[in-house]
Amino acid sequence: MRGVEAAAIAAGKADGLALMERAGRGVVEAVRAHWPDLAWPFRAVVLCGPGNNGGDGYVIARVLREAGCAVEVYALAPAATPDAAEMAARWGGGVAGFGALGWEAMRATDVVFDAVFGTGLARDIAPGVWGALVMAQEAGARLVAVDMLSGLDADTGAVRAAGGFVDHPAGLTVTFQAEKLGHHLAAGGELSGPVVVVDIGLGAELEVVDGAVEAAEISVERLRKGGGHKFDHGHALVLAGGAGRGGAARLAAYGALRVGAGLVTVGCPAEALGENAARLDAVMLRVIEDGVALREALVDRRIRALCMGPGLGVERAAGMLGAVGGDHPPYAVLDADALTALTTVPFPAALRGRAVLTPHSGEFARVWPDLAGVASKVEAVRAAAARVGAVVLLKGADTLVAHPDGRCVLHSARGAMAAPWLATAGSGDVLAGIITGLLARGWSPFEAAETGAWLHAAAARRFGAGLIAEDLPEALPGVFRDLGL
Ligand SMILES: NC(=O)C1=CN([C@@H]2O[C@H](COP(=O)(O)OP(=O)(O)OC[C@H]3O[C@@H](n4cnc5c(N)ncnc54)[C@H](OP(=O)(O)O)[C@@H]3O)[C@@H](O)[C@H]2O)[C@@H](O)CC1
Ligand SMILES: Nc1ncnc2c1ncn2[C@@H]1O[C@H](COP(=O)(O)OP(=O)(O)O)[C@@H](O)[C@H]1O
Ligand SMILES: [K+]
Repeated sequence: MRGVEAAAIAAGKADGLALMERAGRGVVEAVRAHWPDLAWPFRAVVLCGPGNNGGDGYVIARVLREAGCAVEVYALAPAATPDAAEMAARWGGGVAGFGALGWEAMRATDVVFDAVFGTGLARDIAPGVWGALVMAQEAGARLVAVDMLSGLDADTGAVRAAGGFVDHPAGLTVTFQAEKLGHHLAAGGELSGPVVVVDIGLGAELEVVDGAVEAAEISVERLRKGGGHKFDHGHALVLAGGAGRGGAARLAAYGALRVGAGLVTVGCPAEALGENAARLDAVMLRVIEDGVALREALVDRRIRALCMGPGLGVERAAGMLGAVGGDHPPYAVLDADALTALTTVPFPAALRGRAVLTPHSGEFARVWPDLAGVASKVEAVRAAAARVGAVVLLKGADTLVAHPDGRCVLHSARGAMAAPWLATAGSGDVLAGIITGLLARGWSPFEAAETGAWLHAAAARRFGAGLIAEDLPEALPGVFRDLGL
């Protein structure tokens, strides 16, 4: 984003002051639109930092004053950029230091604007900064974060604050031109509150940012089932564990079938045959005792995709991983126990370029302990994908999908896209199945993972409160109807 702004300014498409004026005015307009119940004029406190985020704050103060609001400005430090200094001069009103901030002023105010730090946050903020934000919230004021809540890293969403930070989300974050990753990832996803984007006229320049992470999308046309025989839509094999452990694999199998795979087979040991037979109808069943049997099964080239992990058992998963290979390896999803097995057996070379690994954060840390501590979730998941040479989907409310070539998409289940009922046992198994089903249908691993994450959350939202994992495959037809399929 900073690159976009700089490029736009260098190209003469915008000057910094004009952008800042639009940004500050946009924040005030967003507040008006977001809180129709807020009586105007109101009492405002504007907290300004030394950089251009503070510059936005001085614009906000001036625009509010013009609207008749009573405005108090507090500056952490004097304006240190030419644009911010110019906007401070145009404000021209009183400016107090942060030392003068107190409960009395906070309790007497309706809205507090946090324009301390934005994309230029460079190190941990001092307790006096986040303390002012906490004070605003505890005093009952509406807290508006300008661009980013100060103390949140715009790229990673990590908190950069010494000694503590706010516990509650901002009432509103108003950002410019495009949402930042930091609004979705890590703590930023929890603490940004509703995020409103203001167009400040940088337009298509966004497309050119290097290394950008795009929002996950789906292709409706691609989801449509054309004509053809069931075998034209692929055969998925879901490997299951021993007796009493088949639930996870059955959930995955129904996910694969509902997303349109032509045939789905559960492969289990003989001891679990009866149990699975009693619970499966449209899904077929066969005995696959061990790795040798899996290799034999894979001679049938119509089996295009494998789901390995849900309920499989770590030891059995390790044996199965060792058996995948040959001249025509299948595509595969590695989840749950298959991921844990990767701590003892190597990732099969035959699955390079053909697999999707779907860890949650705990499994990610188990497989790649050295990457788990990397502050940027994007960098961590990209590095993991590059190491295995396969797609890695890191689950969570902020799901990231990375390709070994560096491509990365974010599926954020925040705000209007929230899907909190997905936090339920077995929902990850269904996701693994959905992705397996798409692989069976001939989708590339990256596309299958991106679309799988999208459909999974859409199914949860469509079902709504009370969702359990069994409901997810059942909710897919409704999602498809909504998409016009
Ligand atoms: N034309 C444009 O470009 C537009 C930009 N816009 C706005 O500009 C914002 C970006 O502005 P920015 O680049 O000036 O960075 P910003 O967030 O104000 O902070 C930098 C200052 O803070 C300081 N500092 C950093 N961390 C610190 C810490 N922990 N504790 C203490 N100090 C710390 C840092 O000091 P330094 O590291 O240099 O010592 C520097 O002085 C962006 O978010 C958007 O709101 C919009 O108006 C649209 C047009
Ligand atoms: N709060 C949340 N909002 C949106 N999605 C979530 C949330 N919590 C979990 N999920 C999703 O639910 C699934 C849970 O998978 P996982 O952790 O593997 O659970 P399980 O092993 O029980 O199936 C993942 O796809 C994850 O992205
Ligand atoms: K801010």
